[in-house]
Amino acid sequence: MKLDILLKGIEYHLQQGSPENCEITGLCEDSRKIKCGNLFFCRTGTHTSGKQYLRQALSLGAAAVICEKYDEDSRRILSSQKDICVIETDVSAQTQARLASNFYDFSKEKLLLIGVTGTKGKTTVCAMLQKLFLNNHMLCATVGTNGFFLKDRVTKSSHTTPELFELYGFIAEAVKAGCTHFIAEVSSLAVKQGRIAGLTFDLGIFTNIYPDHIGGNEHASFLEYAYWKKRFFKNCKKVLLNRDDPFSFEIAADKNGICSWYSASVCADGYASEIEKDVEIDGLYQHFLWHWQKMPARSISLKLPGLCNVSNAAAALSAFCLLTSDEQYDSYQLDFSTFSVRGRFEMVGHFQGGTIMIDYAHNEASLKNLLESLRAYHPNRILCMFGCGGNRSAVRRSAMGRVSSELADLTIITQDNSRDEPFEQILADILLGVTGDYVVIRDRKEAIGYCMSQMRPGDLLVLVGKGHEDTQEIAGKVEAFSERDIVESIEKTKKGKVSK
Ligand SMILES: CC(=O)N[C@H]1[C@@H](OP(=O)(O)OP(=O)(O)OC[C@H]2O[C@@H](n3ccc(=O)[nH]c3=O)[C@H](O)[C@@H]2O)O[C@H](CO)[C@@H](O)[C@@H]1O[C@H](C)C(=O)N[C@@H](C)C(=O)N[C@H](CCC(=O)O)C(=O)O
Ligand SMILES: Nc1ncnc2c1ncn2[C@@H]1O[C@H](COP(=O)(O)OP(=O)(O)OP(=O)(O)O)[C@@H](O)[C@H]1O
Ligand SMILES: N[C@H](CCC[C@H](N)C(=O)O)C(=O)O
Repeated sequence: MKLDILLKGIEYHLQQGSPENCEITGLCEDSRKIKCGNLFFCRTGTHTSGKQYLRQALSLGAAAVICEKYDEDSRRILSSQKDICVIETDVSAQTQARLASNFYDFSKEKLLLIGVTGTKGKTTVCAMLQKLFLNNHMLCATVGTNGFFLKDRVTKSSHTTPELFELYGFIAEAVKAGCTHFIAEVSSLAVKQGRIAGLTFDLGIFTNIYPDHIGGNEHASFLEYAYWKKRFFKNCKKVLLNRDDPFSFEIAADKNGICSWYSASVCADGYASEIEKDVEIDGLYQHFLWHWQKMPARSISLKLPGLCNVSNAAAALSAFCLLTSDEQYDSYQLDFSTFSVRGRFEMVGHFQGGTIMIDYAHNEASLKNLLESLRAYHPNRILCMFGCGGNRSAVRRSAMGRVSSELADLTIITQDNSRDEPFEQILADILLGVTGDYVVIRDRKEAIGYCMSQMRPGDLLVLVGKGHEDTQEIAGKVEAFSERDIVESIEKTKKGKVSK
């Protein structure tokens, strides 16, 4: 697309170049990711400004630059390259959204856009809802913490909610592939930073809210966190709320009550009743009766433990029912008996008569839910291995230490992604909450080996905090790290020893 067309609806000063002759191949706000012919959008953030990286953007082939205040330093770098277009304008999220909607024009397409927000359950609800659409022959893509899922392809995304250009790009790809539905995880930080600017969601789903993402470079307070969660629903035509979380009523008050409700415990538009637990060799199951408005009740099997996952299923089922036809309700396949999400309550093996699970709990609420859900199946012992991320809310740490002490039989503390913080600091914060028996093994791989060696028949070992992640970041270095592979290789070594 030519730059002058791309700039439609934006007020700007042309500093150099001719937009009508400048072909733009893509939009990018990160100098490290520029491809030949891209427009480089120089945003100023909390750490740095895109303008610091003009040389890198040019060396990678940027064809045009958008910035605010075209200063002397920028002029020195750009004026020697006369073929590069330089546009001076307001570099707000609104300008970014305008550029993205001009570039990826999907406004007239019949795509239903669904957003899921809440402290916990976003990834699980998105995956469940996508499964419902796909099982009923409606092509649907999702984007969130585990990546962008379209047909058989998974692409990594920068964040839970990607940067604005990346998000618009994913939606455009989904439209091109013929999707009728697109589901996005929407984090409070994404709303605050304007990553969803310019998008109207046909349905917004709320899961729950707990204190999280407070401190570090995230939110200043719980009030601020809650404000941005609620703010998301202003961009939604319809709203689906969790009857079991009181914060839903605050959202409803703002929406003048035009909302639908789901629950895992009480009567609502969509709700679960008669929940029963069931242990099979291949997993922990729950069966429940599903009620949707005046429709006849349906039996649902769910291959996940915990009331929180019944709540996640109720959210996904309600969203599906809201967006599809009542006439066809009886013929829809509503089934989660073969459902799993990578790194969420995921069973990854059996060892010495016990079971190993990987989960992504990384705050108090999710760890509590996880351990209580597992306790309900009466394992012999629960061994809980976890660490906490660096450069993230420190409040999480002692709280996770406390919860693990209260609900597990043995706590093994190790490293998560320490990022730029020393492990000793993170450990000291965790230990403030620890009251029961614990072991500290700094190296996560070694810690997994230790945990497995301690397993007895009927034990449940949970490796907590890294879920689907396949890398570990320590002191600026990101290295490949797969808990699944480590577990598998220890299992193989043990089998080898036994057969010798
Ligand atoms: C607090 C936060 O979310 N910060 C994000 C934000 O940072 P920022 O606005 O301060 O930007 P900055 O780092 O100063 O950079 C300014 C500009 O310079 C550009 N730049 C920067 C460096 C460079 O070499 N070249 C370059 O062009 C950047 O792309 C950016 O456009 O914009 C940056 C660029 O997009 C993000 O990398 C950064 O995410 C940081 C790394 C992060 O950790 N974010 C987490 C906390 C996050 O977003 N989490 C949420 C919540 C998840 C959940 O609910 O669990 C998520 O949605 O993932
Ligand atoms: N509804 C829920 N309520 C509380 N905890 C939950 C719920 N659903 C999942 N969990 C726990 O939280 C972890 C993360 O779940 P999930 O990835 O679905 O949530 P999320 O909102 O996407 O999380 P994040 O924002 O951290 O990526 C799970 O591994 C599980 O331990
Ligand atoms: N979305 C969460 C993921 C945390 C996962 C944990 N493994 C860590 O690195 O802290 C965050 O960015 O806070």
